[in-house]
Amino acid sequence: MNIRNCDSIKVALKVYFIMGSPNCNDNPASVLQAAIEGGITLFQFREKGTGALTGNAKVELAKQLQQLCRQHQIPFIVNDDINLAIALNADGVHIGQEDEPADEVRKKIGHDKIIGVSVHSYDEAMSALEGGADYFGIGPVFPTKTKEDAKPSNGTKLIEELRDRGISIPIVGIGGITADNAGSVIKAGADGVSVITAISHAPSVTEAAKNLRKSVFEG
Ligand SMILES: Cc1ncc(COP(=O)(O)OP(=O)(O)O)c(N)n1
Ligand SMILES: Cc1ncsc1CCOP(=O)(O)O
Ligand SMILES: [Mg+2]
Repeated sequence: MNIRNCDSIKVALKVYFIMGSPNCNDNPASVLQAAIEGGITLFQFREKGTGALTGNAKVELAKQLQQLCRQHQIPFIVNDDINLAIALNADGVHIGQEDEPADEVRKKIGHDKIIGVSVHSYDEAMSALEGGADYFGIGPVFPTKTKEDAKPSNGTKLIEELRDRGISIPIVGIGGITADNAGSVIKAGADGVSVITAISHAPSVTEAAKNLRKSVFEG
């Protein structure tokens, strides 16, 4: 299967779980295992924020989580750290406007890997498309406490605008998304939702992932 196939990416984006050790109240591998049991469809390793691991400890955690993903055929995406993604032969990377430009990243990681790009405007979306993005991450859709330097939340406006203007690239919403509001993100035109807190801090990680799945698939 070509992992960069547009339809495959749209399916993978449905329930996109993002986390690193600072987001977990329990051991990250246990959290990821529970989320997989709940039916997540894609995973992003985002080792960022207060207390984030660095160096060898970060690499070892990434390898452990990648192994879990492999066992369950969940694609494994690395946030920001292109060299780590290359070293681990990850399925792809996610980059933002402050990270390396998509066309540079594409030269480094090759043509068989997924590149997700965060976009906040139509112009950023056009540049990301030209740079070879495979999907857009759009948000914060709702207020979030997880990313300190996040832009103000902007609802689903940009998702709707891009769809109205005929942009068909896979899109995932991010920021403050829960099972209660996920349906509105899909209705706006997103293919899926990406979440940190709604899964990683839930009393039952497995139930949270299941509930999110239900909202995405059933509205
Ligand atoms: C799916 C998805 N969408 C957006 C982001 C945010 O990326 P970025 O703007 O680079 O911010 P950081 O996550 O690096 O702090 C994301 N990680 N994933
Ligand atoms: C990484 C990121 N980018 C935009 S909002 C956000 C944080 C999303 O986390 P949460 O799902 O806990 O609001
Ligand atoms: Mg980034």
